Amino acid sequence: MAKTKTKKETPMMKQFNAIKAKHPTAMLLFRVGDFYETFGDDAITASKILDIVLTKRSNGSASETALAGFPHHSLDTYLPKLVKAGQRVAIVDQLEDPKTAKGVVKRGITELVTPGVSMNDNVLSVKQNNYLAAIHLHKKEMGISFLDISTGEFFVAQGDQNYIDKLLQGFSPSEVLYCRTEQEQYNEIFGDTYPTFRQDDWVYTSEYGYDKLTSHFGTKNLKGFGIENLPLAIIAAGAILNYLELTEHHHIDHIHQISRIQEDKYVWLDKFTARSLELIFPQNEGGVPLIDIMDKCVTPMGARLLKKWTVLPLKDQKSIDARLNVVHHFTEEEDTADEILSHLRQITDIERLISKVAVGRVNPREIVFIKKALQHAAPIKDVLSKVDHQEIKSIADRINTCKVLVDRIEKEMQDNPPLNPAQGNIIRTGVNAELDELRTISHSGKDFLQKIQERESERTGIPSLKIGYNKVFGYYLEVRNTHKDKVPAEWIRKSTLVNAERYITEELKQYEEKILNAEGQISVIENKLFMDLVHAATEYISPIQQTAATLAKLDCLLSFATNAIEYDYVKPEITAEKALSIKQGRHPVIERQLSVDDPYVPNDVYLDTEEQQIMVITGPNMSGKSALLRQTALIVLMAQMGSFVPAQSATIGIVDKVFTRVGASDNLSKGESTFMVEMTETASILNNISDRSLILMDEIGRGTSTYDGVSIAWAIVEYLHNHKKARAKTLFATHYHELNELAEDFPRIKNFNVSVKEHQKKIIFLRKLKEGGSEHSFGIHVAQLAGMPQKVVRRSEEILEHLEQDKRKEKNTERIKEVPKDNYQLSIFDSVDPVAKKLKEEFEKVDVNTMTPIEAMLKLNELKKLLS
Ligand SMILES: Nc1ncnc2c1ncn2[C@@H]1O[C@H](COP(=O)(O)OP(=O)(O)OP(=O)(O)O)[C@@H](O)[C@H]1O
Repeated sequence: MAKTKTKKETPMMKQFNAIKAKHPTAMLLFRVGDFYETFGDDAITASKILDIVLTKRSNGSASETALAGFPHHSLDTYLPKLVKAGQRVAIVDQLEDPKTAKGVVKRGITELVTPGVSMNDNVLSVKQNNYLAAIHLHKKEMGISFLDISTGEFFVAQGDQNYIDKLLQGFSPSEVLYCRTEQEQYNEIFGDTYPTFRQDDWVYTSEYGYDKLTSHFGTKNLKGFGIENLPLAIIAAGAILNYLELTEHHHIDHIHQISRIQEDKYVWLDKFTARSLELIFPQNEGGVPLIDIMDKCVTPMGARLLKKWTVLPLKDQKSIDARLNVVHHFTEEEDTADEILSHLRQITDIERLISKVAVGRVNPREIVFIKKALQHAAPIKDVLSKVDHQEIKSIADRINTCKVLVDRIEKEMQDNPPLNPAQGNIIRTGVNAELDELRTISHSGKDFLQKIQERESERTGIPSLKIGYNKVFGYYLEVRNTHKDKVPAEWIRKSTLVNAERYITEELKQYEEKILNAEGQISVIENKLFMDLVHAATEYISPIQQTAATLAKLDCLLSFATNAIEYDYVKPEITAEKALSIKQGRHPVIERQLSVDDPYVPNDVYLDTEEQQIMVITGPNMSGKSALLRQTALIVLMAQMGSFVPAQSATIGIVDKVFTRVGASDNLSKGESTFMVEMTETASILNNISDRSLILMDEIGRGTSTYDGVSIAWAIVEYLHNHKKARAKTLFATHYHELNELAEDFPRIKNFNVSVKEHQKKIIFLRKLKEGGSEHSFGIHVAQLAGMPQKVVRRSEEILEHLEQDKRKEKNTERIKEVPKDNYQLSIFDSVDPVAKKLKEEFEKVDVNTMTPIEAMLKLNELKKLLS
């Protein structure tokens, strides 16, 4: 906090400083009267973020402090801005009525809002979960936990750095917690990607985590959640619960389960793959990710679930088929789908609303939304339960319409209550006799005032007599100056305005008291009835959460069906075989961007482990190689999510891992060159493949010299083909047509090219995949297309001609083929050379998976020194 010129602290500043000392990293929004004030450094930051005036306040004889504030009713506008700017904000409220307080008003933190822990609609994004993550770093294994307090979802996982990194990318948390003593390690691995908060090390112990979890869930152990044997994950989850306490989130009954993210249940997508396939986020500004095409969900919880399905496609054939069969049913029964959708569209975010009930932050209008949502869930359940389809029936069974609660809300709550319970008129007439009676008094009182006004106006002959009300002296009669002389003597003058005067009378005072009393009591009773209702709703947290989850799933499946119909997708056949056959496949995103007159050109792709394991695809720039690679992976992933796919037909032998090395993802800001990134990613692929993996490699080696590039690309293809245990299906797009010669020696490597036609020195992209290799790369044609000056184009043609002649003389590929085949890696180490032996020992110690690129470079340097 900015140093203040402290002479003597006022009691209020003393109170402020005491709270600030407990939460030094949080910005305090300090309630003073009708304002939230910030002081010192907080004020400087707040004024910048919120664009509000920064002043200096001299507190009488006390210190001079920087000050910035805003009216309390603007909290909902300003708070999200602060949180989105990465601030942790502590709301310090007045805990007693200032009128009755003795001395300084008691104040305390009522909520600490941080990027990862927020219930505020303006902070949250409707279609996105807002996860808080906690990581426990522990040598090679790590524990991780994710919580979305706005929905109650709580997950844990445990695994190596790769896995944790991948989960972080998939969940993209708004805030990450870790242990204070692990700061260096954390920074080294994860850098500054996420806003973070460090907690004390005593939080990060298994005993603490275990106790925290068992006491929160009220269970003896954690076996029921299937996480008993995940000590690191338990520590991470305990750290999350600790943080909730720290941020004053004590009502968290909606978090009633925790589940393990089962790594083996989902397709493994390394973090490069999720990124380069643009599943959720585009790689470049203006790009369109897959989710934007797939998401036709009509509810917020559906949209959120679809994101999870997209990053976690399934591996289990039965589960995938279950989803596909429901989608199939809805594509056949469009009327049923439409009827369900018409109700689903009316259903608001009950997943988040019921969480608000749990934390005691639900408003009257939101309670009515819950009712309306459940009322629309009822006909959905009816329609679904009549369908003769096992999976659909079971969806119906899981929808709980919570009729008793719905009836009670319907009976007690007004249809359109205000957001703020203090505004009144939330409870219907007929619910509470006392309330009804008080309302009659209040209303008749108002009628009575009206009558007084009419009567007095007639009696005094003041035509413009008005009855008004203000807080200072209550009800009054207002007389314009022109009629001042007609005012009766018994009226008591209270104030004088420019054009009028205000009076009170004995009679007015009496009625005022009666009305105000009644209104005060009405408010108390309405509030109590509303709180009773909220309390009753807390009994329904679990069934409503289940209903929300089921409706979310239904929404996703309907979204798949809508796309299937609208975009002409087909049902893929999922098999236990290892072959992948896509007939006339299309790229789901690119095809949406093309016009009907110039549609996407579909292509066939076939891969298996026996005949055609590796397709080497050559073709000029811009011909569509990358698109073909990506569409193949996207079709596989969409199928395993349970969606229909853009193809004429698709038979998909379950894929367990998808690896991609597509396009250059420069990471120069982190000091990694394109080539280094490329090699790190490729190394991770080569070390993790299995028989069911799908690998996409696009122009591996282009980041280095041609010789290096061709050699590395060649070696990688050989390696993939000759791998003893895993014949991973591979699409290998390359500019190096030298690689076409691999097919001659390796039986499962086949050459393809994306065809183009040359016409009057220009190329026409046909985008058709054909068997066989290609001769040219047409790079110069593309340069010409891009508007390169003619001089440059002609000169490059000349140089090319020259080089090609040289190349024919040298025949590089002949030379590569002279290198002994197979086990080329071992051949270095098989030598008896002592340096090679030492190198071998060193290499065996290296675990490429856990190395950062920088570490890899340092290691390389070390090894290089060894050689010299
Ligand atoms: N099958 C297709 N039908 C229609 N348009 C396509 C098709 N495939 C690709 N395209 C279009 O061509 C553009 C270039 O495709 P892509 O990036 O796949 O080419 P490439 O061969 O990988 O090029 P480079 O080698 O320069 O990376 C795409 O952005 C897309 O708009």
